[in-house]
Amino acid sequence: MKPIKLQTKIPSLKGILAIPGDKSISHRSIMFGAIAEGETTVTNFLLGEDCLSTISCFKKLGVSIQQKEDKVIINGKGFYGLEEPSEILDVGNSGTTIRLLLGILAGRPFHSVLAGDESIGKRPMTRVTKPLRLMGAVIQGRKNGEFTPLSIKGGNVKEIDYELPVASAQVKSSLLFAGLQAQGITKVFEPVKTRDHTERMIKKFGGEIEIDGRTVRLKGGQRLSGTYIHVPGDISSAAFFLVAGAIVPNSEITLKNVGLNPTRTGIIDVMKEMGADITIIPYEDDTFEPCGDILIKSSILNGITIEGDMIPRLIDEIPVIALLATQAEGETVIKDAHELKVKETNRIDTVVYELAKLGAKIVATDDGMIIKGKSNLTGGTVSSHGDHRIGMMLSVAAAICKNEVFLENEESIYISYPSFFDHLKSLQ
Ligand SMILES: O=C(O)C1=C[C@@H](OP(=O)(O)O)[C@@H](O)[C@H](O)C1
Ligand SMILES: C=C(OP(=O)(O)O)C(=O)O
Repeated sequence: MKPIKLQTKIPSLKGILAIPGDKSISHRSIMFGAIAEGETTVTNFLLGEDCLSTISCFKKLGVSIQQKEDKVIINGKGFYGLEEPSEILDVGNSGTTIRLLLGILAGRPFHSVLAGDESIGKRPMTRVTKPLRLMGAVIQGRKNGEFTPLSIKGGNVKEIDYELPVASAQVKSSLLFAGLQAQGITKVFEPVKTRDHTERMIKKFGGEIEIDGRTVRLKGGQRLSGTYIHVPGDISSAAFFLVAGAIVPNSEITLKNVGLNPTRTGIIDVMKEMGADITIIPYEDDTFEPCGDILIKSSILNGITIEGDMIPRLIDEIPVIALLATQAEGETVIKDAHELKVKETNRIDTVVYELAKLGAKIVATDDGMIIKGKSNLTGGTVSSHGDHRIGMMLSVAAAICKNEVFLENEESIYISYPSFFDHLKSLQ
C-alpha cells in the first residue's frame, strides 16, 4: 500500500478526547462473559481488530454474542457451554487472544486449532504451552509448541503451583483460566507485578481469588455469573496523546475516562519524573477498575532511567516514551525491557531504526535503549512494520518534524485504536 503523508509542524494540540475502551479489559470481558453463566453486557468495548478477533473466536466456540457498535451482549453458558470449533480459531495479530484462549481451552475436552497472522507466527508460545501441558493439556505446534499454528486438546486439568519465568500478565491470566477448571488450588507467582485485570474480573463475575503481593491463588471448579462491564478508556492509547501534549508546543489536552489501574500507570509516573505537566482528576466510583480524566500541557522535559519493576507498568508505552525522551534534555536510559523483543515486532529494533531515520539520537542495547535529547526531528519515510504502537508513535513524532513525513503500513493502527487519526486531527 502507498505510504500516507503525516501532518508535520503542528503548532499546538488543544481539546478534549474520550479515549476508546481498554484493549486488555475488552478481551477479558468477552472471555469471562463466555465462561460465566447468564448474560453479560459490555459497554465502551474497544472496536479494535484484536478485540474483534476475540469475539470471532468465541463465536466459533458456539457462544452467542451480539455486538452493536461498542455494546456487546454475551450469553454465557459456563465453561460447559463451549463447543468444539469446526473452523480454525484465527487470533489475527493478537497475542492476548491466543495466550488467554489457550488457558480456557486447556480445560475443555475437545480439539481446537489456533493460528494468526505472520507476526503471531513469530511470537513465543512455550511460556504458556509448557505450564498448560504440565496441567494436562495436549498441545502440538511448530518447534514443539513454541509457534503457531497450535492444536490443543484439553480436559481434566490438574491445578498448578507455578513461578512465572517472565513477568507476563498474559501467562498469568492463561494459567488462571486453566486453574478455574482444575480440581485443586492453582497458585501463580510472578517475578514482577503485572496488570491485574484478570484478577479484578474474576471478582466482578462473582468468583474468588486471593492476592498476596506477587502470588495469586484460586480454587478450581468455581462458577461465575454474568454481569455488567463498562470498559474504561485505554491508558496505552491515551499514552500517544499524553506524549503529543507534552512535546507539541502550546498544547493542552484533556483525556476523559482513562483507566488508572496502578498496574498500568507507569507512564504517568515516568512522565511526571521527566517534568511533564500532568493533572489527574480521579473518578470516585472505582471499585472495579480505577478511572479518571487526565490533563496534559506541554513543558520542558528531562531525561531519566526507566528500569526494573516499572517496566511491566508501561511495557506497551515504551515506543512512545522513547519519542518523548528525544525531546527531553539529557540522557534517558530504558533497561530490563527484553520483553519488547517479542511483541508485534522487535520493538527495540523498530523504535531505534525508525526514530533514528527522523534524526533522533538513539541506540539499542541488549535490554532496552539509550536516547540523547533534545533533538530536532527532521523527516523522511518511516514504517510501522505492521506494529500498531510503532505506527502511532511515528504519527505523533511527525507532529514535531520540520520536513515531510510519510508512513508505510498505517493500517496496523486499527489493531488497537481505529479512531486514532480522527482524534489527532480533532485537536488541531
Ligand atoms: O494481558 C494483557 O492484556 C497484555 C499483557 C502484556 O503482554 P505480556 O503479558 O506478554 O507482557 C501487554 O504487552 C499486552 O499488550 C496486553
Ligand atoms: C503487545 C501487544 O498486544 P498483544 O500481545 O495482545 O498482541 C500490544 O498491544 O502492544
